[in-house]
Amino acid sequence: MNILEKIIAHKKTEVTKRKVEKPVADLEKERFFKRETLSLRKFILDEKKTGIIAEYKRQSPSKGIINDRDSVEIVTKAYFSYGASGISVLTDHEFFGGSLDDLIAARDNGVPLLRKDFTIDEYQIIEAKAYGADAVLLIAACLSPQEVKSLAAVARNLGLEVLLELHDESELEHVCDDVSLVGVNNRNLKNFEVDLEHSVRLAQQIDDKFIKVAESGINDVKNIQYLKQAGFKGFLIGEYFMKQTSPMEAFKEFTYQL
Ligand SMILES: O=C(O)c1ccccc1NCC(=O)[C@H](O)[C@H](O)COP(=O)(O)O
Repeated sequence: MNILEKIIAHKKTEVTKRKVEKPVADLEKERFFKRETLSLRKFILDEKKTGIIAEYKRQSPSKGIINDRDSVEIVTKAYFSYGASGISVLTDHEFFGGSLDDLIAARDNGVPLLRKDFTIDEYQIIEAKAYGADAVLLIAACLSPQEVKSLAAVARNLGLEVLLELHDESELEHVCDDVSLVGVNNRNLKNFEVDLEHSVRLAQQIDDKFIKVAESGINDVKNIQYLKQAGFKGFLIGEYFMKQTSPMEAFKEFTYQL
């Protein structure tokens, strides 16, 4: 099994358990369930902002512990203050050390919040809305085109935007109209190698009506300049900021150079 297969196998068990512990009727009573959402698409297109979706990430399968010191509140407040277009919060616990409490802790900031998880069931989308998200991630490698279509429709009906993540050409058929943003992951999840060229080639095959987001392995302002020329408008960055002595200062310095 590769890492994605392991994550999905675990996620199926986890979601089955959570549906029993907290049925949909209870999620619908949560305080954020009825809130008006913010548009990640609009925030990315706002030229006063940076285009960066800054991610709060404690650990990852490729790097182990990255930062278990700085709190969600402090880090995401800095991301918001220094011009992030959106904030991504990894809510998977088993592999990334995150939780839905992290999502709530980031909610105070006035930018769109992306629930970053491995979505396989509409329950997780309802959960995302209940705990304060504005957008959800769907990963093409974990879903059929039909599943993407139906999950994206659930998200749209709840007022959430969808970031659909692609890794290679074979996944282009997963792109559908209920998706607002299409991400290209620069990281190969089989060997964890990062290849910006691969993403640039793939982006050329994605319709410009979608906001293109480059994901993973971005660690230099020059990467952003290069990816912008290739049509990317959004840039999802986690590890580079989180691994610094101060993710808050690192984000500030990075954005000053843009
Ligand atoms: O980050 C990993 O090691 C990873 C492994 C397997 C599946 C997903 C993984 N990461 C999730 C992400 O998409 C990244 O956290 C996100 O794109 C930010 O990447 P980075 O800037 O490299 O932290």
